[in-house]
Amino acid sequence: MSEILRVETLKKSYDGFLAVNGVSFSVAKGELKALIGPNGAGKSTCFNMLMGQLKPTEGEVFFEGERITGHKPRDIWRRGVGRTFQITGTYQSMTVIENVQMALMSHHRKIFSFGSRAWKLYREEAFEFLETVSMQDQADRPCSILAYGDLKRLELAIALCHRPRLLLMDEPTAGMAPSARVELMQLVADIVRDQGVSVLFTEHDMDVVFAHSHHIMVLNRGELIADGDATAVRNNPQVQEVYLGGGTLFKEESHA
Ligand SMILES: Nc1ncnc2c1ncn2[C@@H]1O[C@H](COP(=O)(O)OP(=O)(O)OP(=O)(O)O)[C@@H](O)[C@H]1O
Repeated sequence: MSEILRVETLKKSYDGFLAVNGVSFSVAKGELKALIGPNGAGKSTCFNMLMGQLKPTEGEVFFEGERITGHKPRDIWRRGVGRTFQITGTYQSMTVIENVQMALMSHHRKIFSFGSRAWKLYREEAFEFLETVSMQDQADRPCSILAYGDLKRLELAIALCHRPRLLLMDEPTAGMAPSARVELMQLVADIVRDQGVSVLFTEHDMDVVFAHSHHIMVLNRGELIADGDATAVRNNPQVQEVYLGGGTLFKEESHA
């Protein structure tokens, strides 16, 4: 698998405090990769540098071989890097399909107008995106009455409208019930497999991480202490020390 993202010795200092300290890694095409670590490890800082919200103090970021270090978020997004956030950003007063149509209008660079004709635009295409996340039956429901897990699936459909080749997901399952979390990540794993999209995600739920990731990176105090498959990471003494004070291993999980 060739790489889609490469990060070289990335650093971020907040007034002299190194929140991210010389992190290097790559994400392959079609890979589902997790970035985990305890609170304050530097995961969000790292993500924000990849998406252009934060300028690195040092280091470089390359997407599809091109340097994107310090580029504006909109430029990085236009190149094909999508993002989902911890808090969903759907328009509550609109229906499910209208939210997807809005994203498609933005993707096709159409000026949005609230006229009745606007809602005929991209309806069929929007429906296909809803099918991808199994929400076609909820197309005409207002977002305000959706269950939280459905909002997360809708947010995923919206992110896919821009046809990202790399999707960054910051704690995609935050706030969800444990069973719904594994379900959502199964959906993401299916999309990775079927569409060849690459996904890098941060997550606190280890069941989700170990069930679905191809590779897992562990960040601790701004430094990458592991980058490998589930078995290698589970058996890494430094990782065990960070998570469990050197105690028992993570629960065994089968790979998706
Ligand atoms: N704007 C800021 N100014 C100063 N320090 C910051 C700033 N943002 C983050 N930090 C510090 O940098 C470190 C890394 O924070 P970051 O939010 O990246 O960690 P995280 O791994 O995403 O944590 P969590 O899992 O709790 O979201 C923390 O010690 C945090 O307090």
